[in-house]
Order: sequence, then structure tokens, then C-alpha cells
Amino acid sequence: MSLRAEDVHRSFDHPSGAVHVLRGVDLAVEPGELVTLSGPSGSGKSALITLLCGFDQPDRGTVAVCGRSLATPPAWRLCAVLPQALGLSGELTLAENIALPLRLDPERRGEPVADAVAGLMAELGIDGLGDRYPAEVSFGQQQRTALARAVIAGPKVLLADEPTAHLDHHSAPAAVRVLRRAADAGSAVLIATHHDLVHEAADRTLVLEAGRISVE
Ligand SMILES: Nc1ncnc2c1ncn2[C@@H]1O[C@H](COP(=O)(O)OP(=O)(O)OP(=O)(O)O)[C@@H](O)[C@H]1O
Repeated sequence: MSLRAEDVHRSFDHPSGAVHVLRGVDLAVEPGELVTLSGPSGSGKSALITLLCGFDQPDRGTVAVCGRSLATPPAWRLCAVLPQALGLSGELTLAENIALPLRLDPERRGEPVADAVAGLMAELGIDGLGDRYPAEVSFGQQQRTALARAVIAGPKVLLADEPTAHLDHHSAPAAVRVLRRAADAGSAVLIATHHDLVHEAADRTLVLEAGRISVE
């Protein structure tokens, strides 16, 4: 089992009172599966992805990646994430951002990365931008950079929050192909999305509604 959540609860305090967004979420994603997460806007998809990658902690319940519970965000090779806010480093070029998970991995630090980076950039239609910084490209180009960074190390678990939200109908299919290939190579992939193209590439879909998961 690559990714598992059991009875996950999370509330947020607001001036008008606490909002109990996640009310007992259970889910599991196996290696090689591409699973989409749908649900109405505001249902808590981003809140759940943030918990599953260890950036936030549940009030109750457990999250485990490859059998390990998450007290802190795990290494990229274990769990890579494409967050809605992307989280690119502004001090690194696009090519350096994409290579980061390999550079941070003590076992792979010395590997040549240029070909893998160039291949992903070409496939995603951002070739020729490798020497630019995130602030010098569009948000859609930044999003494809964050996608390339998420897949480059072949993570056990790949989480993506609306990975095609800023892509047009030319660039979205390539992004979906890259995500599908990650699953076919053995990653457990969970994608929060409203996009039909991503749902069509999925093995199954989970629906988050009223704080719990149902199966579509
Ligand atoms: N860090 C936070 N602090 C306070 N409230 C939060 C926080 N994160 C999420 N929420 C609240 O949790 C609810 C769910 O938000 P979330 O962004 O997870 O929804 P979503 O399903 O991803 O929506 P969308 O499809 O529009 O992206 C909202 O009511 C939001 O205000």
C-alpha cells in the first residue's frame, strides 16, 4: 500500500466559528494506480492533499506513505507533490527547479540530469525556457515546471492539486500523459481535479463531499 488515510479529520478556525472540513476521510491508493479526487469547490480537496503530503497534520486519524506515518514532509523520492501554489524556488531556474528532487537525494545526487530535464521540458512544451526563472515565465509554464519536478525522481507517491488548472487544450493532454506514465511506471498517483481529461485517464475516481470520501 503506497498511500493510506484512515479516519482523517481536520477543522479550521474562522472568525465565525470552526469549520469541520474533513470528517473521517478513508482512502488508499496502490502502486501503479492513477486516482482522481473530485468534489465541489470548497469541499476540502486541497486541504486533504496538503495533509497527505505531510505539509499539515490531521486533528484526528492517520496518514501513511509506504507504511510510514507522516510527522514531517517526506523525501521527494517517497512522496512528490504538485501543490496548487506550485512552490517553485524563485532563486532557481526552471531547469534547476525540475532537477531539485534528484539533487536533494543523497543516493542520486551525482546522476546526470540534463537529458531527463530536457526531455520532460520538451514533452510538456516548455523547452527553451530552462535558463529562465519562475518570475520570467507564465503561470501555466510554471505549473508545467512543477509537474516535471514532481515526476522526475519516480516517486512512490505523487500528489497533484489541479495540475491542469492553468493549461490550455494544447498543453493539458501532454500533462495528463506525463501523469499517466508516472502511474504506469509504478507511482501511486492521486490528483485533485475538475478536468474531464484527467478523469478520463484515471483508473478510478474518489468524490469528496460533506467531509467524507465516496466512490464514483
Ligand atoms: N489553512 C486554512 N485555514 C483556514 N481555512 C482553510 C484552510 N485550508 C482550507 N480551509 C477551508 O477549508 C475549506 C475547503 O477548502 P479547500 O481549498 O480544501 O477546498 P477545495 O475542494 O480544494 O476547493 P477548490 O475546488 O475550489 O480548489 C474551505 O472552507 C476553506 O476556507
